[in-house]
Amino acid sequence: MCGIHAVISVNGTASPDLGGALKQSLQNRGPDHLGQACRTLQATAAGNTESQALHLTFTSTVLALRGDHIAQQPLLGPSADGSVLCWNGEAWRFDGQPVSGNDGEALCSRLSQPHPDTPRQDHVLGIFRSIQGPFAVVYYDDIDRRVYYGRDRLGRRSLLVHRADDGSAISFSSVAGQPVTGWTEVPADGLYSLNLDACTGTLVDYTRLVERHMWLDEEPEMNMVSNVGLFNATAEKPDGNDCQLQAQEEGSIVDDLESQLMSSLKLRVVDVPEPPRAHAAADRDVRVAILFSGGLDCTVLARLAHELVPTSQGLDLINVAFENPRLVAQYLKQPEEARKMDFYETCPDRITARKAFAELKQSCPGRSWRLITVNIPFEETMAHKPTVVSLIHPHDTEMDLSIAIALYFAARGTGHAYTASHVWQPSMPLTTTPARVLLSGLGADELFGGYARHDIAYKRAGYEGLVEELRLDVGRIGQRNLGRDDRAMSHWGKEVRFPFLDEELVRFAIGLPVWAKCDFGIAEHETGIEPAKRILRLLADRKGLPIAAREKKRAVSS
Ligand SMILES: NC(=O)CC[C@H](N)C(=O)O
Repeated sequence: MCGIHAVISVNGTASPDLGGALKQSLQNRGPDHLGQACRTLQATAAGNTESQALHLTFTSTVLALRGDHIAQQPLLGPSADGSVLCWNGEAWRFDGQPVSGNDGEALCSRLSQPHPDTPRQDHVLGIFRSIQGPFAVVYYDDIDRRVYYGRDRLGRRSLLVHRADDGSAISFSSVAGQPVTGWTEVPADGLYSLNLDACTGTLVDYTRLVERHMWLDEEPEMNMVSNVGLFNATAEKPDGNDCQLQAQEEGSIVDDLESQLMSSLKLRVVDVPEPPRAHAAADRDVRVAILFSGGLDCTVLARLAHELVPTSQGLDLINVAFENPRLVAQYLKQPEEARKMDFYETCPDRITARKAFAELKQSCPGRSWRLITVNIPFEETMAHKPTVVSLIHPHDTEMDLSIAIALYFAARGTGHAYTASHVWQPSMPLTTTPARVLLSGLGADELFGGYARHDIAYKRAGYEGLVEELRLDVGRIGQRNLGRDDRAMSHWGKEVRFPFLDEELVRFAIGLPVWAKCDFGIAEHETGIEPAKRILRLLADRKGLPIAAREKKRAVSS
């Protein structure tokens, strides 16, 4: 992940010191390069004779993951144009067409292309709207003297904003800097822009200066969800509630899901470059790792990634378990023969992860898989807590912290590596995954109906209830705290990618009738596969993962 930072200041120097701690945080996110660009301009509001000097400073750190070189940032427009682009993102497609080479450079060159028939602002907005993929961006458009900033429509990358109390400066940053408090998250509900010519006097009246540009350039239709696609709200099953889909029809929906997931994964796992300073210590070529609870979603991702990643590369599966003093006390009360392994091996996710690891190894021979078991003693959690607290700011609840701590240690990727055997062994040496791309199965539960409350909604109000519950869930993905998760994980110079949140895949999933995804009306399916996320389970079954396909979901709700 990259780190981006920008300051617009009315009285600051052109190049304020970033501060050691913030600079370090940004460099943790983007270890491959750090660059800065400054601009000073005279802002003159219409009808106003007085002008105001504005100092703009842009900083980017780069985690280079696209193309065959490190695309240094901030990216600059052609020489006559003083535009500056700070890009923390992966533009997978422009207007539906895959992007080859470095996406940041491709974006920058699009922004600076001539466009004689389109007003400047429409040109810029059109380009940002055409991007499919996660991003946080700050773009200074020198032609129109505007600063654009925002996050993609699903909010997959972090961007915070801070306004100085005296109106002297506005700052943007991937992570909170100095001062440590007072930052707010930029909402992912559109792209924002600031007309610098209106910024005379102070920046106190910031809300008046900012414009929000919607992701869609027309009024959204009623069933539009997350500005991505139309939700299929059909609640009447053509053949009646108790009728199972015809095997042939079901088979072709599973085919479609497979091809959608494969195209999403192809963008995310193929052509991941080797780290620029090739890990001298790394004894194996691993560029992609999977955040691995052993559940259905991440196991399917691992299985399909195997079909795309060259077999010369390994794939790491990262599973985290925490020492919980209360549970450890209970564990120690058990008779000795019940305590053959260590405490971490009793955690439910560890048990499923080992099972799924064994199944993957069997179904994908020829791949070098590693299960990395990450065990975190209580003192270690406590020692890292202040770092995680500051990374997740402005999120600050206990719930935020416990989720973020798990993601933080998973992303660090340091644990015991199991290759040949999936059975626990004592005193294994520690290793760290060299992979800089991490895959997460997030989104599958919302898209395909994996939570217990989806079943409850069906029992309460049939397909109509289920439709409403799923529609709400998908609509909330964009507010699902992905910014917080990004801040916690990127700390280790890693980038998390969400194959289930690919715009095309989301559009496909929400376009299916609910019974094609999770038919709670058919409790007994002929395959013995349960209703929650049935379509994904059927895919797992087809791919040689019968155990993962039938694994029961543990989480009660979200
Ligand atoms: N990780 C990032 O956000 C870097 C930006 C860009 N995709 C690159 O690889 O250069």
